[in-house]
Amino acid sequence: MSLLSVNALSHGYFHQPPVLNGITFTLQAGETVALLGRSGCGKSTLARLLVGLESAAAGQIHWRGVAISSLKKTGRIAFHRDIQLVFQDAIGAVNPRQTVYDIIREPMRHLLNLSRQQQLARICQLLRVVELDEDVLRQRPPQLSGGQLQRVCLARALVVEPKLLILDEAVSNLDLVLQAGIIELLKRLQQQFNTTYLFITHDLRLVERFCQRVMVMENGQIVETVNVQSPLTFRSSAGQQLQRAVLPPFPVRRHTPPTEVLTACSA
Ligand SMILES: Nc1ncnc2c1ncn2[C@@H]1O[C@H](COP(=O)(O)OP(=O)(O)OP(=O)(O)O)[C@@H](O)[C@H]1O
Ligand code: NI
Repeated sequence: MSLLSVNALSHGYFHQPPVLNGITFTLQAGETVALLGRSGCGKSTLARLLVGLESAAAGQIHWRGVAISSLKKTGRIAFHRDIQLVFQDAIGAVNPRQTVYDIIREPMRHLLNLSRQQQLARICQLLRVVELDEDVLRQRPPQLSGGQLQRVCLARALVVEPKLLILDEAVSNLDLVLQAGIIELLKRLQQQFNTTYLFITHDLRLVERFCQRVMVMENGQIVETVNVQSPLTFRSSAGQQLQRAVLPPFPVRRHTPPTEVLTACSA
């Protein structure tokens, strides 16, 4: 049985044309799958539907074979613990008046039965992992840099040990050293807990490094799913367009002065 199965999901906003139009895919436990698509194609909307923040206009989402629309109280708590989303917009995803301690602790309070001491131990362990100092626990979001806040959100999502973690552009704001560190951490967690990742990104370099499968979205549908190999090859025009847009590496320049300089020197 698939961990997550999405069937003919459609959704729109007000009187606009549908943003999602018959999305169908499955995720298996322990997979890392990338979701690619042009800006505005509906990736974040899909992410919000998957975690149950919005209800789809049509279609079904099954979590371990059970329709999420049919979950009762305890099933719903387990579902919210098991699927976590790191939002694209970190500032909009936190309460600016809460301390970092309260922000990271919040999901544990609702979803896990741990003592305060156990909660603090988990929080401190995760702070080390995302390379944040314990001093940040007393600070509030406006006092943090964008990258620090993104790591707070990552810690908040990981603190309940989710089975599926949806990362919506969740590392794009981090410097490359931190990015690499977080990717290594996510891979370690995957080995230990068989965690599944849905990785929403525009960064094909990270996709090659981190993901096993890629889904390409266009016009509200998944138009192509490919296994990651080097180099990534797409059949769909949407996939090829994204790939063509990747800048080639800088050419290595030899430091030969222009001919006119050489001529001037030898004169
Ligand atoms: N709350 C909302 N109300 C109205 N329209 C919305 C809302 N959220 C998203 N949209 C619209 O839905 C479409 C898809 O937006 P979405 O944020 O899902 O795209 P995306 O693929 O995540 O884009 P990006 O790569 O830029 O993050 C856009 O046209 C957007 O304007
Ligand atoms: Ni988005």
